[in-house]
Amino acid sequence: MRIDVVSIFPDYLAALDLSLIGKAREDGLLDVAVHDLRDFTHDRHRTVDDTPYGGGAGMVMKAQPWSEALDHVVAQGHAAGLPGGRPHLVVPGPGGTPFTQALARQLADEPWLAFACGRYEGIDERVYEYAREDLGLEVSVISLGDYVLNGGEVAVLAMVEAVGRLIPGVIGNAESLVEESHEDGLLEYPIYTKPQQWKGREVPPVLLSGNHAAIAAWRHDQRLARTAARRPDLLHPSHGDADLDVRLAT
Ligand SMILES: Oc1ccccc1-c1ccno1
Repeated sequence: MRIDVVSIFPDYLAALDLSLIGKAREDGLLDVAVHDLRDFTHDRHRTVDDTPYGGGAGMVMKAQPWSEALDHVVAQGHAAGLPGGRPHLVVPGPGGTPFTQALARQLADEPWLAFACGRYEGIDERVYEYAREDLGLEVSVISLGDYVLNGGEVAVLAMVEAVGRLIPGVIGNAESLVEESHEDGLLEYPIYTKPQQWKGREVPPVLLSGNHAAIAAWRHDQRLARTAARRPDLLHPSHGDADLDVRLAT
């Protein structure tokens, strides 16, 4: 997968050089390019914003730098021989489609994503029109949640990690992806490691029993109870009897 990110704070995305995503880049599983929006300005102050038409507080990101940055992203992709030659443009924003594990899985199936990190009050609406109509890009505004950030960079870091880890080979043990929270609609079960007793607290005996069927049943019950306690909205009849003592859940 190829990922392009355009931002006025490219150093914010330095975290994509680290940990699992950094290793995936070294292994050739991910190709990430970060672009500084200011490199596509032509004035001495490298201006990327201006006042909003119609008045109102704050500043709006100008269309021209964005259009030239997107042109550059697409041209570089063509040069790199990316399949289809067009990225799916993802613009993080508080008014977007909620980002979920299901959406992360959809995005992980795509060959090329481009992320536009908005700042200030946002990006001139004509940039979205230009991307769709002139560049022929699919454009999606996606929200991390119902809260407001100062810009899209934090959201992109979260989205790239959530999507990148789903790419085959990025997570060494693919089995660990199976019973994670939200992967099948339930929250994860409680986990323990050595020592067996810690500050007078014991590991649940079933986990020491070696009875794999009993352990699996206990873990499923714990997932149901936790989901019922913390996220009843996620429960579905297919999940089985969630009418458990939610005191099981912590
Ligand atoms: O609040 C924002 C401002 C800029 C870019 C993204 C966001 C946001 C908020 C929630 N998800 O994305």
